[in-house]
Amino acid sequence: MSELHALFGGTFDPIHFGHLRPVEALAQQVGLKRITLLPNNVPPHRPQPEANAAQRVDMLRCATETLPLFEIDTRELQRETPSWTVATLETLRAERGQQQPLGFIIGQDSLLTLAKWHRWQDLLSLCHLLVCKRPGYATEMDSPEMQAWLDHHITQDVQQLHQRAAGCIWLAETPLYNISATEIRQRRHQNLACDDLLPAAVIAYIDRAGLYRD
Ligand SMILES: Nc1ncnc2c1ncn2[C@@H]1O[C@H](COP(=O)(O)OP(=O)(O)OP(=O)(O)O)[C@@H](O)[C@H]1O
Ligand SMILES: O=C(O)c1ccc[n+]([C@@H]2O[C@H](COP(=O)([O-])O)[C@@H](O)[C@H]2O)c1
Repeated sequence: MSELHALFGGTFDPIHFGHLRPVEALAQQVGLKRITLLPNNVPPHRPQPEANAAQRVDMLRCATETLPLFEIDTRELQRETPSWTVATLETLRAERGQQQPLGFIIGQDSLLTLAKWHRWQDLLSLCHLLVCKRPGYATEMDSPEMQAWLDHHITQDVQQLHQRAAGCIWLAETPLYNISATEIRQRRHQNLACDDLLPAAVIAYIDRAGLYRD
């Protein structure tokens, strides 16, 4: 059996410590050797990003150039259509085969909205869901049906993530970071410092590119 490969999709407008630190802790817990960052092109269900796709990728590079855990996959940027996760996972499955364990990393806020995702019921046939804690969001699903679905798929056995190709949900014990890209964009627009919120190399890039300014 090949080793579990994890993907972390996001708008990353910009990437910040609320993305990096929890998934680094998740990698330790679950035994991930590699995390593939998947920047989206046309994010579903949200306002479009302020930084363009090339700038968001540049910021991912700045954030991860000294972190061998991470690599970047730009496949969603090659498509003009909304970046449906299920479609991306289907392309990865076709490349990697049916036996490869795949994990898709999300934060708790994304888990809560999962029932609105395109073909969400197909997701667990393609991957495991690896969920990071996020402060300020409910820990219970908002309907009994979704809670039952979650309870049915949760595993407490980390080996299942490595032995099965897909189908499990892992609620990771990750540190809480009360950081959002929205807050960072707003602070930048108000000329407020963001030093503890994202890597210095990303802040330097934002300064050079003149991003998040009025
Ligand atoms: N502080 C955080 N803690 C845990 N998970 C997070 C955190 N911030 C983002 N995530 C997760 O990372 C993924 C990508 O998030 P995204 O790029 O939309 O960042 P964001 O900070 O939520 O952005 P925005 O404020 O623009 O909506 C999502 O699955 C989200 O749940
Ligand atoms: O496929 C969907 O319908 C879908 C709906 C919302 C979010 N996603 C994906 O979830 C990831 C986190 O999304 P976001 O909007 O929080 O950056 C990112 O990879 C999105 O493409 C996917």
